[in-house]
Amino acid sequence: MHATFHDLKGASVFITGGGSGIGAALTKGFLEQGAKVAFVGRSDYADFAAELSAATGNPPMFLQCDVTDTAALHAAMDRAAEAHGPITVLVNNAANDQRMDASTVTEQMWQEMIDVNFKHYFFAAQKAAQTMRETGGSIINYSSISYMMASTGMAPYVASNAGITGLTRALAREWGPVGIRVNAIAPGWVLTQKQIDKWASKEALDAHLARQCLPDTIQPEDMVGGTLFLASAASRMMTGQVMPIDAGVVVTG
Ligand SMILES: NC(=O)c1ccc[n+]([C@@H]2O[C@H](COP(=O)([O-])OP(=O)(O)OC[C@H]3O[C@@H](n4cnc5c(N)ncnc54)[C@H](O)[C@@H]3O)[C@@H](O)[C@H]2O)c1
Ligand SMILES: O=C(O)[C@H](O)[C@@H](O)[C@H](O)[C@H](O)CO
Repeated sequence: MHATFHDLKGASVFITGGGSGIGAALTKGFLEQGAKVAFVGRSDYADFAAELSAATGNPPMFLQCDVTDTAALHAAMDRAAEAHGPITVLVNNAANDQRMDASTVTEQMWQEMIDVNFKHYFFAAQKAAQTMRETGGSIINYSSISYMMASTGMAPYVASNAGITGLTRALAREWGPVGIRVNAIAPGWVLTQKQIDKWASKEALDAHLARQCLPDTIQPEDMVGGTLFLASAASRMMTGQVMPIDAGVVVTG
């Protein structure tokens, strides 16, 4: 059960990649606060939206959209704002941590990885800021501890995660004067179904858990409290920060 942040009731929240993994936990978490939530995903998450509506009594708005198509992303944000009012909380979460040997990365692969892991963070923020500069707002960018750990086998993804933190600081400074806060969350290894299915072998997981201060695995729901905190006025004077939620990974260990 999460804490209640009273100012999130009725807030217009937009989440990218809110239909699965961490994003799905975030969508549910904001709905449970009574927020008006719109989320985008590339696949069809209409059934998930209907499930959440039944579970929380607070229907989310699902908009199918590829976030690498900036015009489509902006159109989805317009539709969300028409239905829910100007977006005051933006969670940039959609990403793809596809594995690849750095020596095999072509220019096309590089561009696709930067597009899905980085480009849309900026253009969603830029769009949201158009109205947040009137209403105030909070932008939360999902990065990763991957760049702190120097993770291998996903160089363009890791570079994007580092870039997201630079972008977070740049926008926090540029837009602080107009009342927009911008922070990042850097999760550790979060055991979404996709991670379990694709990457979390026993050996890899044991090695990772040995580096955590807290020996438990991290669940998608463990990302919700920190995200709600950054969205709400509870973090009113916090901006430009990167908040790890990683069970205390010893980065140089
Ligand atoms: N799971 C982890 O261990 C972990 C660790 C560190 C950081 N993160 C970060 O957390 C965030 C969420 O990760 P996750 O593990 O839940 O990922 P996930 O792959 O399970 O979910 C990502 C979501 O983004 C959506 N998405 C992907 N490409 C899209 C596109 N082009 N257009 C629209 N939607 C698209 C997918 O449909 C999916 O719903 C990401 O920013 C990721 O970098 C995750
Ligand atoms: O975003 C990331 O960093 C990756 O998606 C995860 O797989 C883990 O953090 C890493 O692999 C743990 O070793």
